[in-house]
Amino acid sequence: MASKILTLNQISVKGLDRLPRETYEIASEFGTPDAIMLRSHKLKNEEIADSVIAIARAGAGTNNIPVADCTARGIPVFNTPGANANAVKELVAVGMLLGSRGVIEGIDYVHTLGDVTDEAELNKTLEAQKKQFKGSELVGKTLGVVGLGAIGSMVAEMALTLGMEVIGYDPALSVEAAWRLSSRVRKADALASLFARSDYITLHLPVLESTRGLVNAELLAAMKPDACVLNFARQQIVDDEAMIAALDAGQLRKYITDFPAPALIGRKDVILMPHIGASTDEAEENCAVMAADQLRDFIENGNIKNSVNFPTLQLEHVTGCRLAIANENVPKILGSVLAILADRDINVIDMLNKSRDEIAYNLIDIEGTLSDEVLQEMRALEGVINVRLIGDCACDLPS
Ligand SMILES: NC(=O)c1ccc[n+]([C@@H]2O[C@H](COP(=O)([O-])OP(=O)(O)OC[C@H]3O[C@@H](n4cnc5c(N)ncnc54)[C@H](O)[C@@H]3O)[C@@H](O)[C@H]2O)c1
Ligand SMILES: O=C(O)CC[C@@H](O)C(=O)O
Repeated sequence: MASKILTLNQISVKGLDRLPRETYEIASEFGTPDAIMLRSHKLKNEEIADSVIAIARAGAGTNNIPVADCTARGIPVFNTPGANANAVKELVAVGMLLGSRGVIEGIDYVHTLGDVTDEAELNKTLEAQKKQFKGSELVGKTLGVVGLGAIGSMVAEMALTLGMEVIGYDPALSVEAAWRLSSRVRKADALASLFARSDYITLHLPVLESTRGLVNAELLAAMKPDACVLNFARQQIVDDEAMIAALDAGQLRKYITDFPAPALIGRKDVILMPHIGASTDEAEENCAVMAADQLRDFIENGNIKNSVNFPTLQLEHVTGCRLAIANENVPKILGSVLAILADRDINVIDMLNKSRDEIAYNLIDIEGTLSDEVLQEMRALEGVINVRLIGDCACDLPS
């Protein structure tokens, strides 16, 4: 039977084409979908049907998904780290240049001269007025990068090639991300010191309970008065009220953000973009392809890569039946599952078990097959959240 994939945003066709139509049905409406693919759609727990076994976010941020509810329901949530990083990096370059030069003001000014028909007069006026739009160069300035993951590390590298000094702050930096980072990026031990030393500050961290309102009045007060803040991460990371007060008080020069709030609209000291950080053909394709590949590998093999709530787990599936079991991360559950198999003389060929915080996930390859009754017995074990039978099995799969 084909797996039903519910799409809640427009997903690039290049990605959807990774899901063969002989085995996947894709639509924007399904009563009982097997999986959901989405981008920025704000997904509510009630919208997730009981039939859903996985959710794939074609993008980095998963704050639009009720991840904790999904974990409790044994639903892995996937994202696509790095797949849109270059698009965001390039827009940060645009943001810094718009913040450093009178580009927007200059363009707006030229459009006010529509009534001037004489070319010589137009040129004279432009030459006389252009001093209003003078800016400064990025070379030699200091960029503070908050969050040095996929995007932050690329932004840091780009800034170095533009001749900027780069300071970074990331208390949760992964080893992999640290390897990617240029040794020329200096480490700030505290956020306040990064804010005090930087001419441009760019945010590339997720919105979490710990990062909500991170950029607050205190940090903004520590800034150089000529500095700019760039927010291509998420609105909630910046306290907008504090930002407006700081702009009013001249504590910074400009706020450049991909996340406009009503109170920011119309101000001359802000540059607002409509959440277009990842809006390039390339990023949309990369994200959709990665999301679809990860989803397919989970549906067909139970493998997990780039999940934000489940452990990474990959086990080569050669042949036969595979059990995929999600359970609470407490002792004895795996033992009880294996005892059920042993009681039926079912041989385990290969298995892998991993845990992450409160969830554990197991792939168990078995010889032969399992009846629906045995599956029900496993599902009834205390702490087992869901059990799925994958592969070449004789029995029908209850969802
Ligand atoms: N504007 C857009 O369209 C757009 C596009 C892509 C991503 N984003 C946003 O950017 C964020 C980052 O994306 P990414 O792909 O670089 O993710 P990533 O996971 O590769 O990197 C995030 C980094 O933030 C760090 N971090 C976590 N808490 C921190 C803290 N308190 N202070 C400093 N650093 C901290 C992590 O250690 C990690 O290295 C996403 O979560 C998303 O919200 C926005
Ligand atoms: O899908 C988008 O357009 C935005 C994605 C972006 O916010 C992300 O977190 O990856």
